[in-house]
Amino acid sequence: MDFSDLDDRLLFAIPKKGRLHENCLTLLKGADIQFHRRNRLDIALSTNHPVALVFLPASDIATFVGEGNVDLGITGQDMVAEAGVHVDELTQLGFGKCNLSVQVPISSKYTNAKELVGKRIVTSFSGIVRRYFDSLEAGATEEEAAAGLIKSSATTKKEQLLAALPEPKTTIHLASGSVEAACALGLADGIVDLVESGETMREAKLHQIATLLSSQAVLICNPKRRHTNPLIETFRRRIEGVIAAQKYVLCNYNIARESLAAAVKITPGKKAPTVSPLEDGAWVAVSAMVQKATIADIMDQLEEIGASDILVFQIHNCRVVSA
Ligand SMILES: Nc1ncnc2c1ncn2[C@@H]1O[C@H](COP(=O)(O)OP(=O)(O)OP(=O)(O)O)[C@@H](O)[C@H]1O
Ligand SMILES: O=P(O)(O)OC[C@H]1O[C@H](OP(=O)(O)OP(=O)(O)O)[C@H](O)[C@@H]1O
Repeated sequence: MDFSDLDDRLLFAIPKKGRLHENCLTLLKGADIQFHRRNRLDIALSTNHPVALVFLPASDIATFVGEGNVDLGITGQDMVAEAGVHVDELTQLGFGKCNLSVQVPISSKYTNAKELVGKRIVTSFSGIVRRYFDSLEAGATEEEAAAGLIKSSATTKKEQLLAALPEPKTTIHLASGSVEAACALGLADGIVDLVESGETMREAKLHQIATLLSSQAVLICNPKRRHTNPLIETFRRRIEGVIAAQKYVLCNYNIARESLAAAVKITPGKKAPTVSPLEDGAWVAVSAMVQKATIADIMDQLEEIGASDILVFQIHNCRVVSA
């Protein structure tokens, strides 16, 4: 493959595997960013845009975007905070939702994060955890320490090094995986790890005693590149359209004109529902976007006020003002 024209292309970083990978491929497809990825190659040229997709570990993407090695990327907010770089968050993608939390064995005597100051912590997020415990050691409450993580995610590497100069009391060990085993192995008094369903935590006989941050996948770009390439804005809008389409369905039904006001309250649509007259002047047809998660309940309510011929359609793609 010839990568000689890479300089002219927008570089878009995608997690090469793991939790975010499949969802990212779905977004690329929905945004019509076509590409052919050759076996084992981590760079794929788009066949319909001046774009090169760069497949990277999710953990490297924030740094690559922040330092300008690539223009655009998708990764978790946790990874952005951990990298400690400044990036522009263009849109939240609604998947990869999880919390980064302090966990201890159920049988442990520790009941809050402050009690772990001076103890041993194992984590894959040593940057975030160092900042969090530095704040606790400096007398911050757990809430203040967690709030500081977001603000300080934009600090430079130099500032982080300077901040780390005083001898920290809490020992933080970096582990790249199987963090949940650290307490049982006698390596840690507590861990800081991601929690979604809580299954991993429960299996390891751990429980949460504090939450450092909530995270989801985000589309990020390098702040200096944001307005230099119009494709960044085009992709942001396309991706938001795909996400909205996944979140909503289109609900069509007929309702007696006298019940229209009640029906509009149930299905107000994004801006307003489309109301069309029917041959029978006493009735109207209504079409409105409805959140997929609420559709069964909405259909029940519509039936109760006398709506008929209630049809629900999947939306493949859309452009709507975000909620
Ligand atoms: N259980 C989970 N539920 C939801 N989202 C998660 C979960 N675990 C991780 N994530 C999100 O997915 C991101 C990538 O996690 P994953 O476990 O795929 O990465 P990884 O294995 O560390 O990545 P890589 O091996 O590519 O460095 C995390 O930073 C987080 O934002
Ligand atoms: O609350 P849960 O739904 O159980 O999810 C949490 C687990 O998911 C992640 O690990 P993952 O399964 O991605 O494997 P990894 O440890 O190899 O990254 C994370 O590190 C937790 O261990």
